[in-house]
Amino acid sequence: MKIFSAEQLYEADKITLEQQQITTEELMERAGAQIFNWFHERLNGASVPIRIFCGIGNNGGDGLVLGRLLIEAGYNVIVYVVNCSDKRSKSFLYNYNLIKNVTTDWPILMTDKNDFPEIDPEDIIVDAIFGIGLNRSLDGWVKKLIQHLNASPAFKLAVDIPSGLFPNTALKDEDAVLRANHTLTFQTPKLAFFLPETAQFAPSFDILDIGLDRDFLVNTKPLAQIISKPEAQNLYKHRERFAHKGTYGHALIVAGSYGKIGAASISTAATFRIGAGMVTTFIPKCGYSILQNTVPEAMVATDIEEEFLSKINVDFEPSAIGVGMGIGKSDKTVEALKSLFKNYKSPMVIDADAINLISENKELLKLLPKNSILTPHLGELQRLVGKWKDDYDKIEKVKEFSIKHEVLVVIKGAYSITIFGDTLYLNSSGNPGMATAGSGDSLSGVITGLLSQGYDPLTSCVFGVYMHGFAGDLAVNQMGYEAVMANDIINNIGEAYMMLFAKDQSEGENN
Ligand SMILES: NC(=O)C1=CN([C@@H]2O[C@H](COP(=O)(O)OP(=O)(O)OC[C@H]3O[C@@H](n4cnc5c(N)ncnc54)[C@H](O)[C@@H]3O)[C@@H](O)[C@H]2O)[C@@H](O)CC1
Ligand SMILES: Nc1ncnc2c1ncn2[C@@H]1O[C@H](COP(=O)(O)OP(=O)(O)O)[C@@H](O)[C@H]1O
Ligand SMILES: [K+]
Repeated sequence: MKIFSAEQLYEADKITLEQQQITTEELMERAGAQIFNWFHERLNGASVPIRIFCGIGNNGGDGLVLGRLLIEAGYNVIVYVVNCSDKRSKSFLYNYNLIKNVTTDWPILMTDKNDFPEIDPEDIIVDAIFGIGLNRSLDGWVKKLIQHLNASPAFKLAVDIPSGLFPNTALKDEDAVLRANHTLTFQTPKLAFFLPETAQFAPSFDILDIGLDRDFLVNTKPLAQIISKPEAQNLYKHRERFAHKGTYGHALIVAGSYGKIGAASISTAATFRIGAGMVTTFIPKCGYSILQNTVPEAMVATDIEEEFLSKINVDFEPSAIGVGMGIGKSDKTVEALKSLFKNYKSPMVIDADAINLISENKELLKLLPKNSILTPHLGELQRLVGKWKDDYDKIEKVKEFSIKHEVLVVIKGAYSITIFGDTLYLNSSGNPGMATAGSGDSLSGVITGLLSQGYDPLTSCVFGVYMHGFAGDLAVNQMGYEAVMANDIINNIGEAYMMLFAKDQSEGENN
């Protein structure tokens, strides 16, 4: 699914009106009717008070349509107009007149904080104050109104986007945003719903299809693409009947140092589970027995050093390389990385301490093989690209990095983002149970294993991040959030493949 910017949505709106020969008011009626249906299905005529707060633009217009339809259906509705400006939109005014035809309880005009109503915890609050047209942070009494609503335990439903939140630019005042319990968003979700600083304001949402022009939606390059099950299904490659282990490559995992050989075991196991044909794991000598015991399927090659990596040397050409998990930051390891980057042409996943070493030794940046995949968590990312002002600045910095060094970057976390040049993919699978040591090592193994099987670097990232999260969701369903360990994610990769094409509801939160 695509995420569009506010500007693109206004463009889609305009094209829709032309193509479908409808008026703005007709489109607004569709939007309001969709919200009404959502309510009606759930409330089924219940008499709970519904307090609809309408702004003076088209978001307010949506609120007025909803109010009219609810009143006509016999609901207990109180409509407020948050009258912060005289610049009422044409469609707002149109619907303001219409609502007067269905009730003698005209909308209550609010002009300052003396007009704030008392709200019972059982009431329902509908936020139709501002939508995607917000052009500056809310202030004055409107900000106070938002805080008044936030202070109430009543259920808060936002129309299109919580008021005060910008759909695709940075938030400046987090005390001036409605904390919605649920959001009904039109046509496509907004980027702000997925980013760490702003997702808290829209913790759950439904997308309402208001029939915007299909051609525009299909042919326009979006701000970002959300990867859910249908997209992942399209990326999966079927196995060949006459395949043999060589068909799926011989991957090389370069990992581990004294006390961190587990990182090598975890990555190696994940590389196998996702489907690599063969894996050789290159580790310091001290890890030899551990690796052979924990992943007997792997071949093991060792460094001349006992406790860290100093010179990476294998006698085959790897189909893919995953490097960095638990390697530590010894000076000799920097040299080992330099010669690895110079001498090996295999597609590469660069993770953990390999990323930290690149940050500390910028000369390594110039040697990064083209189309390599870097998989930093936020700490590693900050060392790599420097501090960012906000989530959007972070994305811009990573895009620049990706373009300059011709690499792909996976920013790990909730809704991991894969950035390839100026293209963004947001992952929908995964859950907080995956915030556990070794979870990242298993991801680098997964991506390496996909590269090894011949998936291209972009597909390996996007599909790999999805499958890793999906396996984590299945693990959580078996044992709950707290108990999941990295090996549980790996042990569910097989189930994730099997469930990929199954019609089943057992996967996690946002697939
Ligand atoms: N194509 C679409 O996506 C559709 C959008 N519709 C609705 O239209 C909304 C957008 O409507 P508008 O463009 O009228 O914008 P809004 O309703 O979000 O904002 C209204 C007005 O508020 C003013 N304003 C902005 N920031 C302010 C601030 N901090 N303090 C005071 N005033 C401020 C702006 O000048 C703007 O005219 C969407 O969010 C959605 O709810 C729907 O009616 C149907 C179609
Ligand atoms: N709250 C969360 N929601 C979804 N995925 C998560 C969450 N927390 C962690 N993950 C995933 O788990 C992995 C953690 O990686 P990382 O921080 O490198 O762990 P480690 O270094 O311990 O191996 C990433 O793939 C990340 O996307
Ligand atoms: K709103």
